[in-house]
Amino acid sequence: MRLGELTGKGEQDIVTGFAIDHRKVAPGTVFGAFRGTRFNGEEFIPDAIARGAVAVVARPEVKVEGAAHIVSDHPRTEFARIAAKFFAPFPETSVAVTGTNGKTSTVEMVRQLWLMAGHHAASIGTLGVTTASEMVSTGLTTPDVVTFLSNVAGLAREGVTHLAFEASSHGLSQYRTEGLPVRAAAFTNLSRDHLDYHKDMADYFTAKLRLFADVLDPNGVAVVWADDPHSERVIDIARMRGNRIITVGEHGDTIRLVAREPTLLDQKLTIAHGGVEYRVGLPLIGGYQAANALIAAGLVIATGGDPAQTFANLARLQPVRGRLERAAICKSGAPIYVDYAHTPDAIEAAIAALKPHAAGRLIIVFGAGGDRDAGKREPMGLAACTGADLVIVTDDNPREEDAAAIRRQVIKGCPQATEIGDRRAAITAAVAAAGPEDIVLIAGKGHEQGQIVGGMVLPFDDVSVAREAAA
Ligand SMILES: CC(=O)N[C@H]1[C@@H](OP(=O)(O)OP(=O)(O)OC[C@H]2O[C@@H](n3ccc(=O)[nH]c3=O)[C@H](O)[C@@H]2O)O[C@H](CO)[C@@H](O)[C@@H]1O[C@H](C)C(=O)N[C@@H](C)C(=O)N[C@H](CCC(=O)O)C(=O)O
Ligand SMILES: Nc1ncnc2c1ncn2[C@@H]1O[C@H](COP(=O)(O)OP(=O)(O)OP(=O)(O)O)[C@@H](O)[C@H]1O
Ligand SMILES: N[C@H](CCC[C@H](N)C(=O)O)C(=O)O
Ligand SMILES: [Mg+2]
Repeated sequence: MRLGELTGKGEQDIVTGFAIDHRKVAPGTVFGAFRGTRFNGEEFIPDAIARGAVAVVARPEVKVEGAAHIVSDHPRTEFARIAAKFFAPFPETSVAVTGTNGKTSTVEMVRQLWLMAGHHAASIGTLGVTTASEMVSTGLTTPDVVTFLSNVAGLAREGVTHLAFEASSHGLSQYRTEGLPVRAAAFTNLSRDHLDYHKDMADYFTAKLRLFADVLDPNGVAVVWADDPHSERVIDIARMRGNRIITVGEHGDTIRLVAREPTLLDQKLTIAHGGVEYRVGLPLIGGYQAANALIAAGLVIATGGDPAQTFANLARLQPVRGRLERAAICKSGAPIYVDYAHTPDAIEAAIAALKPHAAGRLIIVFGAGGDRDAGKREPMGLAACTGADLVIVTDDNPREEDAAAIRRQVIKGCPQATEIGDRRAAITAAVAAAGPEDIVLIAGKGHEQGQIVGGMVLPFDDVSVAREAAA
């Protein structure tokens, strides 16, 4: 492709690819020079050109010599716009999910529902790029814009027609998912997380709202979980832009959760939609999983899915890896669940999901991540203390921080917690303590396969360790 086809200015240089990291520039690359949190990408422009960049997308005041300067006051948006032209075509139906918790679960459920309806579907998010045949990790929930657009185009080439992706707040604030038409966007909820990166809750929420204010197609559909106090803002934005709105939840107008009856291994949902009442057996436990399943159904219906078929298919949803995953049964008979709860709200939701199933005590093992929002640690401790009967505080990816100091901050919210830094020992202690009527919840790592300590990733899988401890 010629540069002029992308810029409309007639340059004849051949474009071979796009990069936002100068180390990935090869001859023919268009380089995006962005100012970030750690580096100023503009400083790498001469290096990028020396490596063969044919054009640089950068602010007008920046000096670009020896390559075309694609000028923009918002280089990230302009870069995404041009890159999308280069990488297109994309799957004809793409939907996005944002919210503090529930993104991974929802996109995975959308993918499954589409598959059941006979579509060639994929999802992109924390679990990686997932298709019917494989799951490939990208390392981030929302990959950088070049990885994202090239992956999405690659999926289209493989025949994927339907894509559901997670839009994290980092991804939205860094314009990682621009450039492709988003037919429907969902909002799951908002609660505390990532205040190391966002300056406050308002700033965090604003980043998420970008999905509705800027990214969603002008004639796309907003699917909103109505039982969250923040939903009104999302609805206002969608209303202002003239988007069709599907509200979901007990307070939902479009898809109303009329009743939810937990049974031992699943739950029965009564759903009202379009004047019809549906009764569905959802093979997953917990109010939060019912919420995600209904939002997923909302996205499928928003993009043309048949409502009766979609609600009926909820009965065939497979569990999402590491989300209330039943890992093992203790010798005493107590089940052990692994869940990815790593925010105060998620800990509360995971405990609420399991509480009705425990005749005895709920035992929780969890920790908080290093180099992440420190202010959520004490509230995580408090949420565990409030909901669980026995709390064991352990390590969860201390990264470059002092693990003991992180544990102390968590324990501030739960002074009666038992502290066992070594995660394997903590899980073993929880399993040993569990009586026949109890439930063990191991929270925070879900599907993760490693414990990040310093710069090292030590192999660690909560599910395997739970199985060893129970054996
Ligand atoms: C805080 C954060 O999100 N940082 C990400 C982001 O950084 P940034 O835009 O601030 O960039 P920067 O590192 O300051 O660099 C500025 C620019 O210079 C470029 N550069 C930099 C160095 C160099 O030698 N050459 C060069 O060209 C960079 O590519 C970048 O374009 O852009 C980088 C390039 O795409 C990402 O690798 C990096 O993710 C880091 C590794 C990260 O840990 N991010 C996590 C926190 C994250 O994004 N998490 C979210 C949410 C998780 C969830 O709750 O689900 C996610 O979507 O995964
Ligand atoms: N709708 C929900 N409401 C409250 N809590 C939820 C909801 N969905 C999921 N959770 C909690 O959050 C955890 C993470 O869920 P999931 O991975 O789907 O969220 P996510 O938004 O993708 O998270 P991340 O920010 O890490 O990508 C779950 O294991 C559960 O504890
Ligand atoms: N996407 C989240 C995952 C956190 C998972 C938890 N295990 C931790 O390391 O804190 C983050 O990067 O903040
Ligand atoms: Mg996720």
